[in-house]
Amino acid sequence: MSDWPSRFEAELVRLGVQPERARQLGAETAAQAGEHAADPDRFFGPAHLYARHLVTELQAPTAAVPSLPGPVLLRLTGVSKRYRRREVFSGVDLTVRGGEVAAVVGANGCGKSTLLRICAGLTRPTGGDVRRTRRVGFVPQDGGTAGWLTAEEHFTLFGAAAGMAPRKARSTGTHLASRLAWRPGRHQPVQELSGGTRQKLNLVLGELHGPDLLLLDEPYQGFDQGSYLDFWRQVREWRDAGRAVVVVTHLLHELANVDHVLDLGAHSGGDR
Ligand SMILES: Nc1ncnc2c1ncn2[C@@H]1O[C@H](COP(=O)(O)OP(=O)(O)OP(=O)(O)O)[C@@H](O)[C@H]1O
Repeated sequence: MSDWPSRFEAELVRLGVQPERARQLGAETAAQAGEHAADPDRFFGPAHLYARHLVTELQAPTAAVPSLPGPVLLRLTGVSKRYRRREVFSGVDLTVRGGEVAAVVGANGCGKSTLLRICAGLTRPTGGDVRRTRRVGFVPQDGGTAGWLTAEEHFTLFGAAAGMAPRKARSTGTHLASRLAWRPGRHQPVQELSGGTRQKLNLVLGELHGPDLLLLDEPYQGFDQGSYLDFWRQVREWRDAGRAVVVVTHLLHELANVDHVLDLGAHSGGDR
């Protein structure tokens, strides 16, 4: 058994993090590596370097948030969802403006993906009211990609659906991919990509048409440490550019980087 977690926590404490908070971060980090069945050393890199990175991230100023509130791009009022007789959640309120990031958290089965689909207009709520901007980008947990097509063909196809010319769609897709440190191979079908790289494709496809509101369902699954950091840097850039982001996440240490936290567990009975 690796002593990565104890070295990680010890370094956090040495850097001034309260022991209890260090233990909490250690547990979250171990859970994240466990979800990917990965050795933390390989997944996060050396314990002391990851601890230093995390402390820098947690101390990063959030002053880049615009001082004037942006327009409301998503508003949920009293939203509820029932599947047959089973109520998944009820009484959910959420307002997200341009320049804000909201995180949706809660236990497995409390309805996070369902809520995100409601935000995207793909699932009808049982009750309540949903208002959203017209330009929405949705990145589901299991992306809707076609294994036999290349990434470029996806850019063209998804771009066409959004009214983009093929060349513009390809150049935009390639540019967005480079921001996630990914250079799509021209002839490689998507089924040959790794899980993490397929997830990068899903992110790029969600952003291709320049949406004002991005809805992301645990979009970093399978990302390595560098890609994961690139992702959160990207979220901050979207926010600073005045976009609104709603992200489903299990990673509680990222909540310092968001403007709203919606704990869906408080509105739901969970899986029973
Ligand atoms: N189409 C459907 N028909 C019936 N029940 C559904 C449907 N979709 C989801 N559910 C149920 O609704 C509940 C919430 O599911 P959902 O996937 O939204 O939860 P979640 O919080 O995203 O879970 P996880 O954290 O495991 O991803 C679950 O009990 C699920 O079985």
